Amino acid sequence: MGAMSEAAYTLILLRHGESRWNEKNLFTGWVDVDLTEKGHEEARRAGELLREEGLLPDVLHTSLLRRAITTANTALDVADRHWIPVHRNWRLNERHYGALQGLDKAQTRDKYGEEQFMAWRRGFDTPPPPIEDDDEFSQAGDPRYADLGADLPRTECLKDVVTRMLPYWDSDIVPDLREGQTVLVAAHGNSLRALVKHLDGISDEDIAGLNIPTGIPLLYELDADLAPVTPGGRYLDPSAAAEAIQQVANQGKK
Ligand SMILES: O=C(O)[C@@H](CO)OP(=O)(O)O
Repeated sequence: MGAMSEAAYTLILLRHGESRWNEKNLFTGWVDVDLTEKGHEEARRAGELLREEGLLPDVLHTSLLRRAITTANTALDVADRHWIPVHRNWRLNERHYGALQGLDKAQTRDKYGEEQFMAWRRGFDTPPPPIEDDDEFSQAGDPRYADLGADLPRTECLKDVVTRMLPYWDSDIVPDLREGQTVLVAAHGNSLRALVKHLDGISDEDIAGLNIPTGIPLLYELDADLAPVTPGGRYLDPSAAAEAIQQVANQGKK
């Protein structure tokens, strides 16, 4: 047997707390919805968990979406780490859900059937139909994405998220880890699925079965090669995570 790999770097992943559209069971993607009161509470609890475990982030990376930004702000405030440097980047945004943004998940499942619904939700390379620029839930013209120009996504599958997220991982997050900083990444169900797929080397097929709960810090200790010491990492509240993972998996079912 080879020697156990040793923890060299500390990475904490945090999906935002429950959002208003999580609560209503709507496809969200890049629509910038706020947290519910439950979501704010989850963020506070996340901060308590970090503090209790002595996992104190030195640097934060977030998406450009309010639900991730607010979750991180609250969690860091509770952990007394509100002062650390912050980097925000669209590459950590949720998967763009295309023309499904704003639609009810259960109604979409009823209309198109379980197979199509799950292909859009969890298929690795099945993007939903693109959103029109004049759709009320389009991001065309949003100043925060002005730099993207014509590259602004109109829809994405998970494969597209991996492709746009990994350059940011390599260029901005890995250097912070290599400096020995404890890194907090506050992001989204599908952008974090893309990152976990990369970290754990999960296949295109198996990633369909992986769901990330809202608001529970997921600790990855990484070895010198950035491989997880414990595959899948460790949720700081494992029993709450197990229950919440099941809820995400069942979304759209009655
Ligand atoms: O609607 C969304 O943007 C995501 C996350 O809430 O949903 P799903 O888990 O269905 O991919």
